[in-house]
Order: sequence, then structure tokens, then C-alpha cells
Amino acid sequence: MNEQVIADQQNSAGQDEQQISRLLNGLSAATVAFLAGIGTKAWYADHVTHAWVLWLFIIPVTLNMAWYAWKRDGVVQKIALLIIVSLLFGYLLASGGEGNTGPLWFYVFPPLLFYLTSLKGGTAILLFSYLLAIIVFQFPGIPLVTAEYSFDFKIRFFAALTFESIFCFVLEAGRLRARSKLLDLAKAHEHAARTDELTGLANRRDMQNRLNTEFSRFKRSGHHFSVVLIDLDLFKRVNDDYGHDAGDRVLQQFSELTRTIVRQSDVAARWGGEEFLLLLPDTTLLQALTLAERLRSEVAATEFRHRDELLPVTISAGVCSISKAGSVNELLKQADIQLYNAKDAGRNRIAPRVRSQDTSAKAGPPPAGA
Ligand SMILES: Nc1nc2c(ncn2[C@@H]2O[C@H](COP(=O)(O)OP(=O)(O)OP(=O)(O)O)[C@@H](O)[C@H]2O)c(=O)[nH]1
Repeated sequence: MNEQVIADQQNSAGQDEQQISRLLNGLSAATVAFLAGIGTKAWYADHVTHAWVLWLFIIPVTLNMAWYAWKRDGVVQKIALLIIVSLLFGYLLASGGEGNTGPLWFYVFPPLLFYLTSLKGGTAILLFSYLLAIIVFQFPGIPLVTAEYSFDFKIRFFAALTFESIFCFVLEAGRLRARSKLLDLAKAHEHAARTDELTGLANRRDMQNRLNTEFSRFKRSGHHFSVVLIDLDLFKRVNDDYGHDAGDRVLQQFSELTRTIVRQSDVAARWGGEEFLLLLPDTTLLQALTLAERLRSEVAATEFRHRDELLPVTISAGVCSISKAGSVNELLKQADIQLYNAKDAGRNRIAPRVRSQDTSAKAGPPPAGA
């Protein structure tokens, strides 16, 4: 997986977490308002203990909101709110709330659970809540349980909760599936917009962006970089003599070879037609020339074949370092001039030639027919 895709995924996950945290903040504020209001109503209805318990629940909810505002830790916020809400619903179930209507709040649980946890996690917590509800309903005499519910209420409570839980599960599973498909589609779309279809290398637009980014980095922190502009020699003849498919196959095979030679931090792009551009971060002119020469000799030594026919393939390349240019356009222009020089000097060679290159690596013979 390349860095861009990982960064996109992290970005998307971060946005999701922020959205959940915003929702939880809103829910927490609404919970505080409800607890204050219903607590006050219970107070005036002479249910003093009930009123105090509801008011006491305001404290952990508020503390959780304050903790999130301070630490921005969405995971703690989520877990804490789930625990507080579980305790509150447990209390309402056991006490019956006002007029034995407490268990009705349970219906808030399934959508909240599936949204905040996973499908598996939500189902597990729901099943545990069912177990608690069964214990409370079946054993009204146990400590902390003061409410008693009619048989009809229990049946309807469980039936309605089960239907709601199943619907929430199905809806959430559908939402997650659609979201995952959408993310895959966006990723594929984004990848296609950056990639050359025939060779799988970066396309011109992506390379242009990366050049601009690298140039900004150079301006900011002085990190040098170089480019290598490559052109396949006499490529028109390959097309004319062996067919367009053979030409396409050469472009693909050359791209595969290039991938094996450049570093992971380098970028190889199809610049257009039979022209390729390498962006080499943190690379001096001499290092770039060495890499270009290696690629040239590998190409010259490789057998390019199409349907058992041996194809004549060599490359010429112009190299330039940012230290020799004041802008990306100037850099590309210089590389283009050097490529022209290489072609002019007989093809199957790299330009500029420097002294160390002349002694360490000799350019191969010009391609047949040049
Ligand atoms: N098969 C194939 N050919 C392509 C593609 N893109 C460009 N070409 C061909 O590449 C050839 C480039 O030819 P020219 O620009 O004349 O250059 P050349 O024959 O390589 O000669 P020099 O560059 O001077 O060495 C043309 O025939 C284009 O049709 C492609 O995607 N597939």
C-alpha cells in the first residue's frame, strides 16, 4: 500500500472519529438537559430519591464532556459515555423510573450501540443487556430491584426491543457495507486519476504535483532532488515494424524494469507517449547520472520480446538537478535540452556526460539504424 493511500485512510478514519465525537458531545448535552428536566419533574412529584439519582448522573456526563474538551480523546469519551448510559438504563430498569416507564429508555440503546461500537460488539452488549433485563423482570425481590412489571409489559418490551435491535443491526450492516464500497470506489477513482493505465506508473498530472511538492520541500529545507527525462529510441520504428501491440508491450516491460531499479522514495512516471520522467528526491546530479546510466545499460542488455520476436530497444535520457535550475519548469527544460543532446550524440546514452561517468561507465553503441 503506498503512502498516499495510507494517509487517505488515516484521514478518513480521523474524520469519522471527529464526527462521532461531535455527535457524542451533542448527545451528552441533551442527556444533561433531560436528566435535569426529568429530575426536576420527579422532585415535584415527590419522587425525591429518583430525582437525586437522575441529578447525580449529570456529574459523570458533564465530567466526561469536560475530559473530552481537555484531552480530545474520542475513545475514552465513547467508552465512558457507554458505561454511564448503561448504568443509567440499568437503574431505570431496576427502579422502574416514574410510573414504571423507565425501561422505555432502553429503546435508545440498540442504534446507539451499533453506531458507537462494531456490529459484533454491539450485539454482545445487547445480549448482555437482555440478560440483565430478564434477571430484573424475573427476580423483582433481589437487592437494588424495586420495580415490578406486568407479564404483558415484559412480553411487549422484549418483542419490541428484539424487532428494533434486528432492524438496527440490518441497517447498520447496510450502512457499513455501503460506506466500505464507497471508500473502495473513491480509492480506485483516486488511484486511476494518478496512474497511467498502460504502464501502471504515475501519470503526468501526478508527477507534476509531486514535482511541485518536492520543489517546495527544496525551498523550505534545502533538500536537493534530480530528474531524469527518458525517451525510448526510435520507438516509431518498433510500432511500424512490429505493430502497436508490440510498442505497448515494450512500454510495459520498460516500466517494469524501471520499477526494479529506482528506490521506493523515487517516483517514475509516464510523462507522455514514449517519454518517462524519474523524480529522485535527495539525489545529486552525479547520483542521478549513475542511476540513469544503470537503467540505460539494463535496458540495452534486456531482451524485449513480443510474440517471440526480439525488439530493438534502447533509451536516451537527459538528467538535471534542482541545483542547476531555479524552478520546476526550468528543471524540466534543462532535462529536455540534455535529452536532445543525448539523442543528437547518437542515442542510447545519457547527458550530460561528466568526467567520472566517462571512466566508470561507457555508453553502449548507438541503436541499429540510428
Ligand atoms: N505503441 C505505442 N506507441 C506510442 C504510444 N505513445 C506514443 N507512441 C509512439 O511513439 C512514437 C514516437 O515517435 P517519435 O516521436 O518520432 O520518436 P522516435 O521514433 O522514438 O525517435 P527518437 O525519439 O528520435 O529516438 C510514435 O510513433 C508514437 O505513435 C503508446 O502508448 N503506445
